[in-house]
Amino acid sequence: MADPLIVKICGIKTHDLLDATIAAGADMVGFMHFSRSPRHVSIDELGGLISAARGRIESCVVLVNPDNSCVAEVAALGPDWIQLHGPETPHRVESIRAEAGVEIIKALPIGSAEDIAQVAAFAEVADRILLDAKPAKGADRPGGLGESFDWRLLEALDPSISFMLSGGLTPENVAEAVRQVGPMGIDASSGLETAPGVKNTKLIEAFIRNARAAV
Ligand SMILES: O=C(O)c1ccccc1NCC(=O)[C@H](O)[C@H](O)COP(=O)(O)O
Repeated sequence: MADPLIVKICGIKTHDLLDATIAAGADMVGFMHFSRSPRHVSIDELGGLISAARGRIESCVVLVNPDNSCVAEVAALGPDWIQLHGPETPHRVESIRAEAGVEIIKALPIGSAEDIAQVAAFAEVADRILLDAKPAKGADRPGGLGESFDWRLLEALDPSISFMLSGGLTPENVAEAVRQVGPMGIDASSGLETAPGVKNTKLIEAFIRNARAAV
C-alpha cells in the first residue's frame, strides 16, 4: 500500500484555526515567522501555538534566511520542523540543521529546468524537500503567493527524490496535482483564504477532502 499523503496547511495564526485544522484531518501546520508575511506570528504567539499543537499535529515554523539567534530562539520553542524558505545554500541548511537539532524542510523555488537541477544537492542535507513556485521578479516575499508552476518540469527530477508540492494549490486543483505529480505531501496557504492571511475553515476542509480522495 502507498504511504499516506501528508497534508500541510501553512499560515495558521490563531488557536481556533489550529483546532479547526486538526479537526479537518491535516497532518502538519505551518506557522510563519517572517515580518513581511500577512501570516506572520510573533515569537510569543509561536510559543503558544507550538505548545497547543504538540502531540496533536506536527508543527513547522517557516523562516526566511534566519540568522543563528533566530534559529536558536525558534528551536527552543520545540517545533517538530523548521522550514527554510529563503536563499539558504546546502551548506547553510546543513549547519542550521545541526545547530537547531530540529528536522528541516527546505523549500525550493521551481520555474525552470535549471531549478530542478538544484534539488538533488538540497535533498542530501535536508530531511524533506518542498517544491514551490518561483516568485515573480520584484515579489516582496519568497512564498505564500498563490502562484503555481508548470508541474511537467518535475518529470526531469530524479524519481528517487521524494518531495512535497506547493504553490497555488486550492480545493479545486489539488486532486489533479496529486494525480499528475504524485508528491509525498502537499502544502497550501493562499488558496485556503478569503483575504491575505485570513484562512477559511470550509476551504481547509474541502482541500483536505479533495486531496485524500485523489490518492
Ligand atoms: O506564506 C507566506 O506569506 C510566506 C512568506 C515567505 C515565505 C514563505 C511563505 N509561505 C510558505 C509556504 O509554505 C506556503 O504554503 C507555500 O509557499 C505555498 O503558498 P501558496 O502558493 O500561497 O499556497
